[in-house]
Amino acid sequence: MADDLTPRPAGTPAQDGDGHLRPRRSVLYMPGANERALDKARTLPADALILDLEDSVAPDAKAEARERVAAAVAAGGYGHREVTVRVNAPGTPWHADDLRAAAQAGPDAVVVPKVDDPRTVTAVVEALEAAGAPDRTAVWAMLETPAAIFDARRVAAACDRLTVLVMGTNDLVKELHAEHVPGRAPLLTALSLALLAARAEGRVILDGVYNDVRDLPGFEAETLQARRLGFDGKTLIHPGQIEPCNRVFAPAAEDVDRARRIVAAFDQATSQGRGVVTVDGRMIENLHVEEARRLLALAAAVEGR
Ligand SMILES: CC(C)(COP(=O)(O)OP(=O)(O)OC[C@H]1O[C@@H](n2cnc3c(N)ncnc32)[C@H](O)[C@@H]1OP(=O)(O)O)[C@@H](O)C(=O)NCCC(=O)NCCSC(=O)C[C@H](O)C(=O)O
Ligand SMILES: [Mg+2]
Repeated sequence: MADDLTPRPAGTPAQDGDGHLRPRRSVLYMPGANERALDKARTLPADALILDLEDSVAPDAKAEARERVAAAVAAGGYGHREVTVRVNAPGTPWHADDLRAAAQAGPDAVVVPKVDDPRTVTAVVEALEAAGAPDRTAVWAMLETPAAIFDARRVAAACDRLTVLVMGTNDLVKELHAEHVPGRAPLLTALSLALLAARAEGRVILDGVYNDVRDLPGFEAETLQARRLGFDGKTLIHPGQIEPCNRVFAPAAEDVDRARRIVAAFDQATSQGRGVVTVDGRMIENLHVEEARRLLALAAAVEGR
């Protein structure tokens, strides 16, 4: 019940269970049947990878793709990149086999598409545990149906293994009978509800994909919108989208400089018994200092890449 949900303290950053703020600016999908893409991903500057068994793999190629993906995860060589596997949706003929294979391969996370409610998440976690998935394998839930948006907070709170919410904006547009338009007006309610759910439960949240791989100005505009809305990163479909995405989601040098000055000015103010100060003519209170510290932590994590 939503009434049972306990909100996290305001300002708590979405971070992993170990307390680290992990950059997930750029998260690249690749078809699980495409050996070349799976190889190439080992050298691409994406923060995370989604080896896909769902929509990018034809029904006849599902079994082969499952083997390829499991072998790629087992072989490793992806360095700092988080490696995840997107299984086919619950209710499809491939779902159970995909979960078993993923559990044995032990990726950083299993990405579950078409999650409609929290029971879907708990069922996936039970299946993964029964198949021997290591503790380190998290679950990422895709929100891509109207039902998921209405239940987003309960999905986000389903269990501790669930660490990341991923928007499926193509499916959402399809389900809503909407259209892909610049500015994404038809999706803003769903994007905002999902974000509210993620923040209320302290989860990371990733924006959906931009389909036109040749339209980099359009991609960059949508990525900036995602950052301004509050997303932690964006899912991608092409290597050419990685660099602009990393750039947009990394704190800019002038923002890092301002954050440092905010922290220093506030520390000095509090040592003199004051709780408010101005920096560059703007009022700074404790909440702005928390924002500044979060930005500095993200900048340090990005620098660590
Ligand atoms: C979109 C593509 C089909 C475009 O393919 P193509 O025209 O062949 O691309 P390029 O010729 O420009 O490729 C250049 C090189 O880059 C490699 N490449 C391309 N894409 C990827 C990738 N995603 N990961 C790794 N490497 C990639 C090519 O192999 C070329 O390499 P080289 O030969 O060495 O030069 C294609 O980009 C693609 O398949 N993208 C991923 C599609 C996908 O995974 N779709 C499913 C996820 S999106 C989704 O499901 C959304 C969600 O569920 C929702 O509802 O919204
Ligand atoms: Mg989808």
